[in-house]
Amino acid sequence: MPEIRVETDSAHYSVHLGSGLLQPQAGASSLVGLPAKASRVIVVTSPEVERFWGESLRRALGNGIPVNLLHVPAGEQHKRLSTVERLCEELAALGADRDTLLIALGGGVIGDITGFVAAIYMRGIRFLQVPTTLLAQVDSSVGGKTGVNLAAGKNLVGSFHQPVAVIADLDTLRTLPVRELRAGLQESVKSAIIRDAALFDFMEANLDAVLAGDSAALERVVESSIRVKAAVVAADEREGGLRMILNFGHTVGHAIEAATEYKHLLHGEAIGWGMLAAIHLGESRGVLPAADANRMRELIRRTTDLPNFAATTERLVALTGSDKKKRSGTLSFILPIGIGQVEIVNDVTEAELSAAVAAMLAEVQAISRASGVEEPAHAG
Ligand SMILES: NC(=O)c1ccc[n+]([C@@H]2O[C@H](COP(=O)([O-])OP(=O)(O)OC[C@H]3O[C@@H](n4cnc5c(N)ncnc54)[C@H](O)[C@@H]3O)[C@@H](O)[C@H]2O)c1
Ligand SMILES: O=C(O)C(=O)C[C@@H](O)[C@H](O)[C@H](O)COP(=O)(O)O
Ligand SMILES: [Zn+2]
Repeated sequence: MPEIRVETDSAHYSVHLGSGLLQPQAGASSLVGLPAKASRVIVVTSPEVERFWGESLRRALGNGIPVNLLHVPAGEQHKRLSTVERLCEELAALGADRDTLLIALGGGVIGDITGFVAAIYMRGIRFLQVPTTLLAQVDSSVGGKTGVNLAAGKNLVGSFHQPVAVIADLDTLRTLPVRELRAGLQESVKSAIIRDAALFDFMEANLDAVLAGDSAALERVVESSIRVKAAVVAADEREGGLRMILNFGHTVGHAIEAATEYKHLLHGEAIGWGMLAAIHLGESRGVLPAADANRMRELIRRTTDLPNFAATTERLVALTGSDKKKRSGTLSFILPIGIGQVEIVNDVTEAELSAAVAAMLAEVQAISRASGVEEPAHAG
């Protein structure tokens, strides 16, 4: 079973990856990765994840520790401050104290919300990540970014707060809808493009096996993606520089999510579109060879049938203005320059960004026409 160490300035912890991690071990009363001094556990999850995996987690936790469960309904629209306030009130009502351990059982939405609650409740308590989506296993459960959205944009309120451990059980992916699996894989495509050419080659050659749920192929992709994330976060926990590369595809991707009110596209799908825009920008600047750009496009398109949406270039460009990577009026942008390599630039002009977004929107429209849809499914 791979154990990947994450060593940041503020914390050191392990990501336990494998199958059967949520199965109760014979004679054992605790979960791998569970800190010894947890007097009480409160699990935050969604009703559907609880239905599939709640009982497994309870049994793996054993009888020795009191366990309570708090619910957050599924969906990005619940990743907001009102949910955080409600959860904090519920923790207080349950008498949670500084020795209480929160467990995030679910996808990135549950992980981001629970991590933020853990960061602020009583000025900070411990939390454990048990990611049950591919996206959460390859990306969001590692690295300590926690937070919620504002109407003005994605993840605009949050905190860096590292988990005590991550338990990524590949078995949980068996109940995940295929659309979610494909969308989550876009974050692995991102990891491959930014820093791991061998992972890119592997995904190109083995994508069908990965999508079919082949466990060896899936484990290879998940492990490599986690290693990319762990290495970047170890070098730059609070995003002073290098960590920005994990945002490849996100500047435009986040704008798409905001323009479609977080409802129509999954995060990974929006990032797929955002990566296509960034690839266009890299190519039109002459820093990304056409052959590499074409391989990247092909892998992104094979990974997910990216859903169409309606938004104008002007609206998307305006929405990138509220991105956190904009400082003193300058927007940092992650440009691909080859398979496994990106550069951070801060001189992208509005005209260049508009051209890249317009090129991407032309593709959105082409997909709409090809699928016989007169109007894209959402007007944002
Ligand atoms: N903190 C970070 O570093 C980071 C990184 C990437 C993404 N994110 C955030 O993660 C979120 C997206 O996460 P996501 O893609 O996991 O989506 P999600 O959390 O919304 O989960 C997707 C859906 O799958 C369901 N689900 C979860 N596990 C399941 C399982 N095993 N079986 C059946 N259904 C299951 C959920 O209930 C939900 O309906 C976004 O908010 C994004 O901003 C954060
Ligand atoms: O961990 C990071 O750093 C990332 O950028 C990972 C992204 O996949 C993730 O979507 C993250 O939440 C985006 O961060 P943000 O700071 O742009 O909100
Ligand atoms: Zn992301």
